[in-house]
Amino acid sequence: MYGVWTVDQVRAAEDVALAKAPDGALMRRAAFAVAVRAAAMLRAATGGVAGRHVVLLVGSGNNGGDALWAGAFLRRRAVAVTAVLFAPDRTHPPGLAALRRAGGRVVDAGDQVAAGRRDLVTGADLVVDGIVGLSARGPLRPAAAAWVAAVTSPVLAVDLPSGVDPDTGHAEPSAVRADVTVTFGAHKPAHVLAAPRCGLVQLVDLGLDLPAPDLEVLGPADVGRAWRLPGPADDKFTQGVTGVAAGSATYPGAAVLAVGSAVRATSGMVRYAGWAADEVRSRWPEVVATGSVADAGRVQAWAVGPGLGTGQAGRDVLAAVLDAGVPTCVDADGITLLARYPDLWDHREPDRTVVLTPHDREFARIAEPLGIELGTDRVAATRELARRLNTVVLLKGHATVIASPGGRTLVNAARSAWLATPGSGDVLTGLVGAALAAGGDPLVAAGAASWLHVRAGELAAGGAPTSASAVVAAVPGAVRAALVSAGRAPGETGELCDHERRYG
Ligand SMILES: NC(=O)C1=CN([C@@H]2O[C@H](COP(=O)(O)OP(=O)(O)OC[C@H]3O[C@@H](n4cnc5c(N)ncnc54)[C@H](OP(=O)(O)O)[C@@H]3O)[C@@H](O)[C@H]2O)[C@@H](O)CC1
Ligand SMILES: [K+]
Repeated sequence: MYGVWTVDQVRAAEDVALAKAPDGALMRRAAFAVAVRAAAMLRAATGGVAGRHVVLLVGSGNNGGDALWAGAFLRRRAVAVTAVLFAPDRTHPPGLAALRRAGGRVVDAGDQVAAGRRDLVTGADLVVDGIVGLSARGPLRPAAAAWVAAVTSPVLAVDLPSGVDPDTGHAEPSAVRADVTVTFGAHKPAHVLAAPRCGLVQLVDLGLDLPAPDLEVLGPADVGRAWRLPGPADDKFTQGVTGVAAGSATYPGAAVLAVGSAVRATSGMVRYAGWAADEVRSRWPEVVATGSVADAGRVQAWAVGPGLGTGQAGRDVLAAVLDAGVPTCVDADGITLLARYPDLWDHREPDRTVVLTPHDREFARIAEPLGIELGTDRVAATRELARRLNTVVLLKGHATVIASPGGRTLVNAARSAWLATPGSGDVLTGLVGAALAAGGDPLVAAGAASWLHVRAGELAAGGAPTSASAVVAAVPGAVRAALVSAGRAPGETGELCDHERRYG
């Protein structure tokens, strides 16, 4: 698990650290780390460091100061450094002086454009983005955006990619897309909410004294610790029985997939209730499949909604599931039904765990009647819906945001887009249901299910297109990876991602 802190939290902690440290010490430590990473990127891209050409894009604040100091450090390794200044009159004076002393070249962005020479960046071996950091507001200004658009070489972002909102991760297309982001003191929301823009994120410790984090990111070991394993005294009924109420004559696949992921994620019993009982039985013979929730028998949690339909029949199923009084994951048509017929909430026992797993359109359907807009601040909207409905809300997306009614919030950043495939959401529903049936904190259960879903997607894809059925088949491998990380199963840990292989 690692924490993520807002700009306000980081600034408050930085102020304390700045007051204690000698003048400029924090910035030089930050910039030195940028220079070390830049040298590694140069070596990876070109086979060497000395004589290579680095262009610094430098804005008016301390982010630009970091870039300038990094350029000065790179000069010691005989790198040719050119700083392009976007606000020549307001450029960080000590950083600019340091680069000049070290023999760096300094140009004015406006003069270059006037002379038709924005292509300066195209000849670079590496571009360091020091346009804007924690003080970023709104999209990149047009002058900077035009330079960024001309970049063709690898990009190292200082603190965060310019143009990405630090707190919401919102990015317009013009924002920098970095290969590596070197950040300081703490991870900020942009690093997890806009992970694809950041590339590999390297955190440089500044010794900040930070409060409780605003967001948390589960790692494989957290998931491995949270996942319930059968003990010597367990049988098929004692590990948490998962019930799935999904699918219809039109959409039997939703049932087969949601049931399948619950089956593959646990060794306990899975029950199915619905119109696709025959299809479920023929694909998953280990499942007890019946036609109705009333006939299904006891379960410790229900997963309801995918492929259910939004008519009266689906409404009756959802009511029966909520009447059962066990923790419930409501997805897809189940969410639409709750939005359309709010009286369905009357079937829920007060405070009984409900986890909603909407995508954006489903979120809008259920949130807009409450006056909650899914704008650019996905965390705030998710938290507000969780609070208002007294549910856990898992908002799907490239960064999945999972909030509890009390405000504790997890983020799960997908590292690839392979899960954007039909039926993928149904697989997640089954995983959340299985995690809820096993007991434990519902927020962590939903977070663990989301992590396993992403991991299974990566395993299934292996760098090529995949399908929801393949993701189901990969679920045990994802569980194993988490258990290995937690030391609960034998195996190798510490798999390197592409960036770590490239930059060491
Ligand atoms: N404090 C510390 O201990 C340490 C801090 N450190 C570093 O300081 C950084 C924060 O620096 P900071 O606060 O000086 O501002 P920064 O982010 O550089 O912005 C500069 C100016 O850009 C402008 N601007 C705004 N939006 C824009 C946009 N969309 N597109 C273009 N321009 C935009 C706006 O100026 P304006 O033009 O509006 O006057 C703004 O004032 C932090 O990220 C880290 O790198 C490290 O050294 C470690 C120690
Ligand atoms: K930046």
